[in-house]
Amino acid sequence: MFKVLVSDPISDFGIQQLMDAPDIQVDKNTGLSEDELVAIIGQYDALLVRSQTKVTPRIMEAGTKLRVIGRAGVGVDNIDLQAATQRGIIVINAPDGNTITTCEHAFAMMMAIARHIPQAYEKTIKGIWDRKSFLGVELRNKTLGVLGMGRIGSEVAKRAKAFGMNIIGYDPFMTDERADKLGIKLGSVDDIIRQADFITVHTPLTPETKHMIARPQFEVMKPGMRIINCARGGVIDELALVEAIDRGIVAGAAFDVFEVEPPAPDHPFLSNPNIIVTPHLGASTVEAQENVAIDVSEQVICILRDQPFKNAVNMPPVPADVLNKIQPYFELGEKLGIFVSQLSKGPVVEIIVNYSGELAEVDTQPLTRYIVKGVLQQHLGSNVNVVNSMHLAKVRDINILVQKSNVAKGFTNLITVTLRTNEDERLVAGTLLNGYGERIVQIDKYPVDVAPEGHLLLVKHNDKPGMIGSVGTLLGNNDINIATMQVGRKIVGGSAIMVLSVDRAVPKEVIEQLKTTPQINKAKEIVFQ
Ligand SMILES: NC(=O)c1ccc[n+]([C@@H]2O[C@H](COP(=O)([O-])OP(=O)(O)OC[C@H]3O[C@@H](n4cnc5c(N)ncnc54)[C@H](O)[C@@H]3O)[C@@H](O)[C@H]2O)c1
Ligand SMILES: O=C(O)CC[C@@H](O)C(=O)O
Repeated sequence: MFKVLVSDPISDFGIQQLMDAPDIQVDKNTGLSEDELVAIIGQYDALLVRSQTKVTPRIMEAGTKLRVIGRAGVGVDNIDLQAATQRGIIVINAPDGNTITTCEHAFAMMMAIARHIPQAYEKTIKGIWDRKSFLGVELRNKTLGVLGMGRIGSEVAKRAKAFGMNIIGYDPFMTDERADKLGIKLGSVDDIIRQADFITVHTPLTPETKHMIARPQFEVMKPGMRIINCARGGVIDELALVEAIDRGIVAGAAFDVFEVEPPAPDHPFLSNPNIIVTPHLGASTVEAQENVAIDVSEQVICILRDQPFKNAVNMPPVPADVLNKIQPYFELGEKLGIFVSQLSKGPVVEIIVNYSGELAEVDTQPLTRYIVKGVLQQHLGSNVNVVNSMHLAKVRDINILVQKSNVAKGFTNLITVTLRTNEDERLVAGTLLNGYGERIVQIDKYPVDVAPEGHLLLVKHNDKPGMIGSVGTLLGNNDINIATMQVGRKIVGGSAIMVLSVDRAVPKEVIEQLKTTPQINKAKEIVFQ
């Protein structure tokens, strides 16, 4: 039974499928301190959070069973990603579920500052009928600058068009083609700063975006402009903004997010009549909370059950068309790694992976992670997974060399893994054969054809008559049933290899007996668990 801890308030409807899963127990325990989490996290396989729980390295260290942290939302700045990657914990998020909701919140904030709605409401309910103080502006014909044209920024731009605004967008990944499609102008940050009547930011908080709007930018803004931040606190320098409002440069600001959340009671925003604030409510709608909770629940179930999943934040994203092509090879890749590492002796120096055939034409990085995982698994056991395999190889100074070639030597695709240790160099190649599944087709220089499963026995011998009989008799005498047998050789009478798949583990003494049999040079068991 897997155990999942939900440590922030997350939609019950959204996590229903987790709660209904027969192999999963869900515990809801919100508002815990770091110490309290450290004390209980050891029993959990998965942790589900929103933005309140800070998932620190200490919590992950105590979470010895933790395989996945699910963030019901987009931003993962409350999760220490580096620590998660080092520990092989998969971090997933739900990037799409709250896009519209947050865009609508940003838009509501923009309209609220254009028409002073919160300030007017406050006076009206106090019985003050003040129609003079709240002269607003129209959105129509105003220039809206959108910094960050990702999911939310693009949706804001679409809505702003419907309001008759002129939009200038900036995003390092924005192409002219996409801008044309959205009917907006592409501009630089500087164009936006100088020309916009309204600016809304929709970037993550990164070293590059931190204080991307600060004193120098406010200096050159259009007097009377308005600014909105429903992305992340810190993208706009808060103190510089207050100063710009005091100097009459900025007429109004709307903030849903703060550099420190919640802001201190004496935070200057909270007493400034031209700044309206909400307590990080961008994603807080029934629909968004259900969407993100459904998304992360589905993925957590997949991860716990070892099924393919999407949206891992600490692994590079793989486009669906690429994934369709390489996913069938994940298990084979891992098995090749397992196989070649059992063949080898000594500390690994280099893993050379060669993809040939159609695989040479796609991004094979995720597949390489499986191969490296297979290689390292022999020594690192369950400490290695596809999230941390490359990292663990790197910290061990293992070089990973990937080569590609269009020619697959008679196969549609061929993966060849060569392991260089400081004692030897061994090679295993495999493919997926239509109707036959995974096959190992080469071991070192010998062509073979064997399925990588269960227990394989490799016997290196001289190509002489009677060898198959003597190996078969020895195994039979020890009650070891042979399921299949393959012999590979390069030249008649030279050295050859016998690969037997057997129904049970081969005891050490039997391996020793094989090794001392005349004409046999080596014997080795390879196990796929
Ligand atoms: N207030 C909330 O409750 C709430 C809810 C959801 C998302 N968010 C936040 O909103 C932001 C946007 O979310 P999203 O889903 O649209 O993310 P996204 O990843 O789809 O878009 C972010 C965009 O910012 C761009 N970007 C990065 N650096 C930039 C730079 N220096 N200048 C301009 N653009 C830059 C990226 O290229 C990307 O296109 C994130 O910070 C997210 O955490 C807040
Ligand atoms: O969980 C929340 O409400 C915050 C959501 C938002 O900031 C996000 O990044 O998805």
